[in-house]
Amino acid sequence: MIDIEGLSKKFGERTLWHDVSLTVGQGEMLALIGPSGSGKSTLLNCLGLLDRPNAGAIRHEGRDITRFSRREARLFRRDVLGYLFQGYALIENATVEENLEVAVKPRRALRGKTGQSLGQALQRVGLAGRHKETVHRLSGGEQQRVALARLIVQQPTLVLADEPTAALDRDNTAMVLDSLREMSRSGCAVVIATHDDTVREACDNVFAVGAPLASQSS
Ligand SMILES: Nc1ncnc2c1ncn2[C@@H]1O[C@H](COP(=O)(O)OP(=O)(O)OP(=O)(O)O)[C@@H](O)[C@H]1O
Repeated sequence: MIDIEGLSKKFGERTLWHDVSLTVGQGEMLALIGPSGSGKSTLLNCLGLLDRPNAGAIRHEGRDITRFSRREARLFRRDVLGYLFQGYALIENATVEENLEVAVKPRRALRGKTGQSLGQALQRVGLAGRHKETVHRLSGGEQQRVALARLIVQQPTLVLADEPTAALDRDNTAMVLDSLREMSRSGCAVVIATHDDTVREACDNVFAVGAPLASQSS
């Protein structure tokens, strides 16, 4: 699904990581681990086309996404990617339902079947019947559940998650991991930058960012 080949990233004179090669398969959950500042988020940002590597390729279905035109990048973000962040990245003064609708609208393939799937997604994350509530009134754990429901309705095939459980209790962490696993079972590749041992243990593979390749386990 995603083949990273010889990827390197520098900020100024500082090399963050060098010659990173790894594969994330369809249905695989991969944990990116490493000390603070080792470049986990930067690697996710390169995968999500929010940053560019200095060398190397990131192949998706055989095409190097780092060389995408602006239009190709927009379509890749719209049709392939889904994000989950520690800070939820929701529209706080909109309702739960509005947050989900905004996410679904640009995805042409999903139009027309939003009504049912929004309700199903909210039920899946334990927020059935909460669609008219304003996001900023929800707890942090509930907001992350809305972000999860948003992912579920978007139906991405590659999920990039940056510390998605950092601010969550055990139950909400379990909800996040269960939902991501369900998405991976339906064929989605999931890459998670994390310091959380529970998340690492729930993943199929672990890649230590900034460390020698020997530390990649499978
Ligand atoms: N745009 C940028 N310009 C210069 N330096 C940057 C930029 N973005 C990130 N960095 C630096 O790159 C390093 C890696 O940052 P990154 O956020 O990727 O690390 P991380 O492993 O995700 O850290 P943490 O676990 O603390 O979230 C940091 O030292 C950061 O300051």
